[in-house]
Amino acid sequence: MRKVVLLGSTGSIGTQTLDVISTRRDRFDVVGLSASGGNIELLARQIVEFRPSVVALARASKGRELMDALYAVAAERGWAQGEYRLPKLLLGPDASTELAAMECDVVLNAITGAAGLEPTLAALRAGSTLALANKESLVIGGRLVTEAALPGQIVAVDSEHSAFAQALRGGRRDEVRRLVLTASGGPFRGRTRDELHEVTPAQALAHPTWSMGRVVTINSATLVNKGLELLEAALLYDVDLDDIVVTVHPQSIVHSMVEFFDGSTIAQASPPDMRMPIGLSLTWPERLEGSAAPCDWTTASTWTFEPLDSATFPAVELARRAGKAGGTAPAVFNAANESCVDAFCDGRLAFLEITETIARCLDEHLADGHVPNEALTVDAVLAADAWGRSRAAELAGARR
Ligand SMILES: NC(=O)C1=CN([C@@H]2O[C@H](COP(=O)(O)OP(=O)(O)OC[C@H]3O[C@@H](n4cnc5c(N)ncnc54)[C@H](OP(=O)(O)O)[C@@H]3O)[C@@H](O)[C@H]2O)C=CC1
Ligand SMILES: CC(=O)[C@@H](O)[C@H](O)COP(=O)(O)O
Ligand SMILES: [Mn+2]
Repeated sequence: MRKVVLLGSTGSIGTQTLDVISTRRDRFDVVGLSASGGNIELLARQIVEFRPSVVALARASKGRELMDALYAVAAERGWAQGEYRLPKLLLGPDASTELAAMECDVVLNAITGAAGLEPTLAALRAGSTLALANKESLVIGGRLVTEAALPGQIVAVDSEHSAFAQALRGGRRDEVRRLVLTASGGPFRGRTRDELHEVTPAQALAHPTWSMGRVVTINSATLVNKGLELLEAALLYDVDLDDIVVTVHPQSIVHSMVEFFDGSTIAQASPPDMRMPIGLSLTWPERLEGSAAPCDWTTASTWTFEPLDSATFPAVELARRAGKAGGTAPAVFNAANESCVDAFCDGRLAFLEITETIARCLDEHLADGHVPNEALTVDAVLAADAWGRSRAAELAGARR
């Protein structure tokens, strides 16, 4: 039995993780769940179903509502008081960090955004395996995260990085020439900049191949997701940023590839279903039988690959620049983006202004306030995050 703590249980990755676990209850014991408080009823149902001993809720004001929802679900099932044990409840912004430090085998971090940093560090310090969906924590924490991890302690959940891990498994790292990171290209693939001025949040949220949470879906449309994934790959697999290339693969079946120095390339392929990498992350290095369906080789299909149009979608090159600067630059890249995604979804910023605003924040930060890798601390990352967020919001406000 693997004891699992799941952070961000009510989101896209969180619910799919519980789907995987529910088919193999003999293999997993969910000992902790966390959420922000945006979907109390779902969280209550998850608690009743999986019986964690501890639950963390970021918005303390939602604690009472959660207890009421728990009693309601229990009553719906006809349970009398005493027939079930309530979990210990941790409340407040640090609740997920406290939960991540709990004794368990694996912490799956599926929180969205920079809020995942301290839980990531807490899980690593506690010695648990960290199944990492929350790429932002690795990207902004940089060496603070990699140095806190023992070899193999971080297992990728992100589909591309799971693909790299699978292609690199048992391989000789000195034979690797480069990593080939696949991108779907998002809903606006093939458009010119002129055709992107007026696009709406609803259009940006219509991802062609994946159903995901709001932020990562907008990030796929801007290609910021691929920028974050470039930095994630460099940190996870210790590969130089210049040895990672992006190719656009609209079918999202080849999840990424490793090219070796003899001209061979190993690709990992499966239909776009996160339950496969999620299952693998929970049992790594073993595979979890039946996590998801394989490709159907009995029907005709076509896989295509094309170069990324970096002039229209500059986010990957912006991320590469932030990664090369290191230190607090990736934190500003990410924070400015998170702020711009909110502004875009609220109608305060146009689509193309997202990457323009990130670029301006990055330029200003590199000119003044940048903390290099050698001097990086968690406080410096959090300060850069706060600055990036407020500066981007200010710039978004000035544009309207
Ligand atoms: N969705 C996908 O297919 C993929 C996602 N990822 C990555 O996984 C992460 C999660 O993405 P996704 O599941 O799509 O996101 P969602 O927005 O669907 O879910 C986010 C989850 O995090 C919770 N949450 C948000 N803030 C906090 C906080 N401060 N403390 C505790 N919980 C919090 C939310 O709770 P509440 O519901 O209460 O608001 C929710 O449970 C992201 O980093 C994303 O980039 C990577 C690859 C694929
Ligand atoms: C499923 C997953 O891993 C997402 O991060 C995915 O990568 C999004 O797709 P694109 O960013 O390639 O559009
Ligand atoms: Mn991905």
